[in-house]
Amino acid sequence: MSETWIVGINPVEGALANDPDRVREVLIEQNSKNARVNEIAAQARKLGLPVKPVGKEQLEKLGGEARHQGVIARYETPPLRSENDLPALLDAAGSDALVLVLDGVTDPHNLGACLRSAAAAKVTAVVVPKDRAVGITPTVRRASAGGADLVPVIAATNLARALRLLKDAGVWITGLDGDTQQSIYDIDLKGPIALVMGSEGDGMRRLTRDTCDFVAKIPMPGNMESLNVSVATGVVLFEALRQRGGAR
Ligand SMILES: C[S@@+](CC[C@H](N)C(=O)[O-])C[C@H]1O[C@@H](n2cnc3c(N)ncnc32)[C@H](O)[C@@H]1O
Repeated sequence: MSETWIVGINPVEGALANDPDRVREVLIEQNSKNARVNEIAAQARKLGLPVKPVGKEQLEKLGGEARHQGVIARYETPPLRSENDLPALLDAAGSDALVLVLDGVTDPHNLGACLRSAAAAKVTAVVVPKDRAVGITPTVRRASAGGADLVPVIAATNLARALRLLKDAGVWITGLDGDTQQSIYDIDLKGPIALVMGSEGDGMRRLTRDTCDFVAKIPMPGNMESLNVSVATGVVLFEALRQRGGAR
């Protein structure tokens, strides 16, 4: 069992709302006048969780680089899933399967923002390579605004193998790359699909790209080289939802 600190008002609120069974205790700033911090404390007590008032310095020390805003929670992190967990998730989703693959997103704010969009789009799973990804750090969790607790995250030991597993399960794979001819708006994104995003610096790796059934761009009329990966993720996920009729 490993534990982490969830830091700040929105992330702690999200954990209490979405995953209260994993919250072990809530620490709040002594004599806090912040109404939301006090609401969180009341909610935690209602759930039967220990609530400890502590000094600001302790919150700063435990919260690390993330801004604590007067509240942090000790949280038992869910076990990391592996590619072996994919078949069951795909079975449950059937033809609605919508998988997001992030081929090595290294910035925790970007990963958090991708998870936030993925949760909003109710994806089946997010697949990240175990060795190249950031991991679900407190900063990622905070940037995800609770999304990290809502989507199954698969840490694949071998991303190419995970992609082959998706293919064998009948999932069509589209890689996203700004430097290609085909537009994402001309690709059929209905049925079981996976959308693959590249890393901030180098984009998709060669092997990943070669495994894709399609490679498509989000057309950009402006003179920019690329979109931020989390922005591109949001655009393409919600284009998929639009094509699929929105509500799944
Ligand atoms: C910041 S971009 C990477 C840019 C990088 N220089 C490259 O060579 O691809 C990160 C990822 O966001 C996605 N992305 C960004 N802009 C895009 C666009 N216009 N069309 C499709 N995907 C895009 C791609 O998946 C890309 O790999």
